[in-house]
Amino acid sequence: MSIDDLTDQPQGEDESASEPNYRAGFVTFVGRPNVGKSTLTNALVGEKIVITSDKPQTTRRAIRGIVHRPNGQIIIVDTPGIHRPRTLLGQRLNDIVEDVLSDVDVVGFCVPANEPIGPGDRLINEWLDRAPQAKKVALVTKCETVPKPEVAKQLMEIETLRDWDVIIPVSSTEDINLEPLIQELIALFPESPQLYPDDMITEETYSQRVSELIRESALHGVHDELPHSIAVMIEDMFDDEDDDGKRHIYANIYVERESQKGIIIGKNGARLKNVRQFATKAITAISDRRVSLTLHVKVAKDWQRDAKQLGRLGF
Ligand SMILES: Nc1nc2c(ncn2[C@@H]2O[C@H](COP(=O)(O)OP(=O)(O)OP(=O)(O)O)[C@@H](O)[C@H]2O)c(=O)[nH]1
Repeated sequence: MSIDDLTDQPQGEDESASEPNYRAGFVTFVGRPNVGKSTLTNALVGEKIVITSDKPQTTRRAIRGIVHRPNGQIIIVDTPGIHRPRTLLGQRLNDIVEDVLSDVDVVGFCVPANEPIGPGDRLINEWLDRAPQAKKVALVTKCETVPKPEVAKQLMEIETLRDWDVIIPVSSTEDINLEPLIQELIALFPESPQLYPDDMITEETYSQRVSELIRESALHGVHDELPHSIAVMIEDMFDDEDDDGKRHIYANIYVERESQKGIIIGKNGARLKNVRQFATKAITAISDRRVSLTLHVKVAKDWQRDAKQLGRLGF
């Protein structure tokens, strides 16, 4: 959806829309996998709209989170980490990043405070040249993890990479500089009418959020290549009026090989049971009713390398 499409959406009744100097725009956070982009998106929006994980490259879609303030609105487009593609999925993820970059008002380049700036960061910094229209903000994430002098050193190091509009240290988990970041971003946006209604915090559908929460649960405790092999599809979902309106959700967890199936299911199904419990809790938190979740694990052989299967799984 382009910015033009969005202005056709119903405008919120909120008075903020008519505030003088109201600004709105699109920002994307880029950075190596695992630097905290998704966590930052959730922290700024104030609700979990993007799953997070300590496994690198778990973000697969461009998801919009929306931050509302009286003086403006920030639409966050979350991107997968930029990396050198090894599979068709990897290539598609990079294509998503490129699309997003060419279409935003601000790019936030994220580097964690607790890791040195390396070749991966420099590669991504070069990618920012593909967004000549965008203002560039550098963020030192996870800034609470190291002493202040080290944060300062990292800030100076980043400064040498390019001419930034803003450089700011933040911590999503300790709520450091999040509101100042929001205000800096709004200040960089063009004057604009409100783009989304007040009560909207994401464009993701309920069913997309549910399948991501299941994927997040399935990612807990798996290692190596397996995280990238997991995909989730909702097969059926209905509210049972005979059971107090309880929502029944049937989903398939796809892996690429028979051997991975066993890992997900665990001994006597113990692991899958945990995945189900964890996901049920997370889904209940975003639902207006009780939820019953049924999971099946299936093999979609080498789906990451197969265009037809990628399409079927929604990539
Ligand atoms: N200590 C600390 N940890 C953080 C902070 N922000 C994120 N993390 C952790 O860093 C890990 C990666 O966070 P994500 O938000 O998933 O990282 P990402 O950059 O979106 O990763 P990809 O989806 O792989 O691109 C998770 O374990 C987070 O809990 C922070 O401010 N402080």
